[in-house]
Amino acid sequence: MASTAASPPPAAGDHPRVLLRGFLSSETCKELEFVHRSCGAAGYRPSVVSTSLPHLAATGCGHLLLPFVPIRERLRDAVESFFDCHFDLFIEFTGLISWCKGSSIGWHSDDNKPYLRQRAFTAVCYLNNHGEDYTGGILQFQDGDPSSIIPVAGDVVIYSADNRNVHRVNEVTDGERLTLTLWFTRDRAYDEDPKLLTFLSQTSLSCEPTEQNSYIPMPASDNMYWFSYDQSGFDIRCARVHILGFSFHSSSGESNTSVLPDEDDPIELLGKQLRLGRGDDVLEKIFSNSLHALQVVQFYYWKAPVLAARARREQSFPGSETGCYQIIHNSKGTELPLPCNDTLAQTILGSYNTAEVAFEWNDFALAVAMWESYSEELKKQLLTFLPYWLSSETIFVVDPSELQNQSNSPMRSGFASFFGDVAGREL
Ligand SMILES: O=C(O)CCC(=O)C(=O)O
Ligand SMILES: [Fe+2]
Repeated sequence: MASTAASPPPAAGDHPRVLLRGFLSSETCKELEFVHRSCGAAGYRPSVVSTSLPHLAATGCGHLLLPFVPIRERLRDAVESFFDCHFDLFIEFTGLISWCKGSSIGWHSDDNKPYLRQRAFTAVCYLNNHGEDYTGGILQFQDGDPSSIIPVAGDVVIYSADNRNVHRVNEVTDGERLTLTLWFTRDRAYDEDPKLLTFLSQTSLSCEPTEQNSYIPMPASDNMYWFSYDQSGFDIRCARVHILGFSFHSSSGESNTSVLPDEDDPIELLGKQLRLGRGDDVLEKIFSNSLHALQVVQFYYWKAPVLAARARREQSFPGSETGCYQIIHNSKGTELPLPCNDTLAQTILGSYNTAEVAFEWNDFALAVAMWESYSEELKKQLLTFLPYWLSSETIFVVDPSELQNQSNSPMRSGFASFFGDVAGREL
């Protein structure tokens, strides 16, 4: 496999590891942050939220895998080059992880359990900044250099997963520490790509990319969004919209007489159509479910600086009515009665700094439309690349010159062999 341009010398010494500074651009970090804050579910450790690629594919967000594809490839090249691998590596796991207040991990190596023995190398990319976005959360190695790593957005540390790199992460004392973590294996049986391709084919091929429902997220089971902390907890979807000042409202009824469907479990309403409110206002737009609304909210905050600059330039949206949606005023009565420990949510997730963003419904309505074109474009790309991925059973950056050469298109053979072998469908 090709080496990266400025590859470090092959790893020598007893503790093979390296810190690569500025590996990811700040825009890439922000896009991954958007994906994670929209799609993350309760993680594999206490006080951790995670977004694995299979989770994205299984919840109708397969198109959100696309930002990961070039990064995975560059990281694998960097690891192969640094560790001077004379064999191809497979990616065993790719996931976004937020280490929230109270999270930590004691001394360990990453292959230290019988079911983790396949792990050969680790790459941890830092997506936000120690000191600015959180406190605590320093990575420390027991022996060798560098001995401790203070996370800086865009940096990546790579190390062998065995006991030459025993390490720990000290407790996050405030804020949310965001990483993109990958594990690499030499054993093809643990390659995550075939599993991902199965999910992607099952969830992504059914409709045209321009149909909205082809990119609307589908929530996983409710318990996957429950973040427990000591004796209490909150629903991650509710918490993420609440700490940004939004509320979920019923999609029916615009008066303040609060007539809500008689549900046994109000959390179930998060899987149904709803509206977004803020203060005394509710946006007319109906979202398919809470994840759909949450994704648009996160998109707005990702793009807010651009939107604000554009609004200042154009000054074209005066008044309180948005270009495409009406605001329903004084509609507090339809707010969904969802159990969410807001104080706890604020403590755990609330230090996300949006102070510089002055909220504007007009910008928000524009973000709804921009999110639709962003999702539609990614979905189109996914449908273009998927046949190539299926025919090689790996997820890779497809060379644009390949795409133009229609006669070489693996479209038919890719789908045919995949569906023949895995999905058991006939073309
Ligand atoms: O996030 C880090 O800095 C390291 C995480 C870690 O040690 C692990 O996930 O095994
Ligand atoms: Fe680790």
